[in-house]
Amino acid sequence: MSNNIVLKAADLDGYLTDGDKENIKKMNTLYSSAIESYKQLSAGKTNPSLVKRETDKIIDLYDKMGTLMREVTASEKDIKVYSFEMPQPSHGEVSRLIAKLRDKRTAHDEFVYYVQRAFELLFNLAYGSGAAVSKNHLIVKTPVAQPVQNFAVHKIPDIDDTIKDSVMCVMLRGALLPSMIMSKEVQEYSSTGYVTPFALFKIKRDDSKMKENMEYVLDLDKSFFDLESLHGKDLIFADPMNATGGSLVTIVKYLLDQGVKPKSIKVFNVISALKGTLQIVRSIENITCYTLWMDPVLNDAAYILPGLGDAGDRLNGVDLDENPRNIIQLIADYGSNLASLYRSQVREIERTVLG
Ligand SMILES: O=P(O)(O)OC[C@H]1O[C@H](OP(=O)(O)OP(=O)(O)O)[C@H](O)[C@@H]1O
Ligand SMILES: O=c1cc[nH]c(=O)[nH]1
Repeated sequence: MSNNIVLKAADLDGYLTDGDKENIKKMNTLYSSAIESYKQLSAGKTNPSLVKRETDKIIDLYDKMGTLMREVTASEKDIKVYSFEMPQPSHGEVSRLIAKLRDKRTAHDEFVYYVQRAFELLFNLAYGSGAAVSKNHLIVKTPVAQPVQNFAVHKIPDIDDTIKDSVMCVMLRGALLPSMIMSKEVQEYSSTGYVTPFALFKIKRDDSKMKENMEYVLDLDKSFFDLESLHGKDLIFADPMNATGGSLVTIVKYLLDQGVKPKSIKVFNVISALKGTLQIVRSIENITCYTLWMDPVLNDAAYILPGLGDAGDRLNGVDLDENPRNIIQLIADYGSNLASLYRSQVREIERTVLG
């Protein structure tokens, strides 16, 4: 007998305010105009004046959508969008990084490289500069031993108290590598080298469904977690994409129904759709969503537009439905370089899975 928890799209209805719905509608209208220009661009790519005209239109529409997203999120204290929070000089770096991830020519190795950078930036957004007044000193022994052994001093924000109760909650499988990256950031900033415990949740959107009737299936038989270890903790979710918010809400609602009372919940996404972000903060209390980039809309299949496609597939490759890899096989397929980079995290995950 299956041991699945299922959330349906309709269960998410009712959380959004009338204002949210109005803003989502405005965004859909703007994006529909962009789609008209995409069609023209694809059809007339050999006509320079058409290309210039439609490109100008798209640039203008993206400016308008960006302004609307900034306005919508400005009054939402639980939504942190990198470019809306951080100073202007850092925006170009993030914009270029997202452009690389979106590009269909960016293959697996480069995709992994940019995802690693994305989560370092997200970590910094939540815990880094300005967040901590006091500093820890790193005293580093360098390889230079002439004329004597050299040591260097580096000051980093002292975030020991903020991270000491963190638990990584992994939404398998797209979020596996991002969660290892985030846990390693915690470890590197911790003055005691704290390695987060892991809680692993096998969650899947039903790809045969559309946005309106989407189902989010949490397979408890393929999940590994200890409810007790989540009580009073700072739960961290790090997933490349948040589209409708349904996968995240399914897990968090399940945990809350089981009586788990987290101290806080932080969600980190590389790209989050406006609607999905609003669905999360409207349906869960005490949660903060950090996203490197916000995308305007979803298509009928609940994919983010313009998006970057299926992040799980781009990170992990495609699994056959009838023969999906288990978590140990997924980690093995990252290869020895990544496995050794995230050695402590792999050890912790194996302990969680194998007992
Ligand atoms: O906000 P939502 O609408 O719930 O969508 C977001 C989820 O979709 C992706 O996972 P997917 O279901 O594609 O599975 P995967 O992790 O195996 O790629 C992604 O990694 C998120 O977990
Ligand atoms: O656009 C999307 C939506 C969900 N999951 C993804 O990987 N991409």
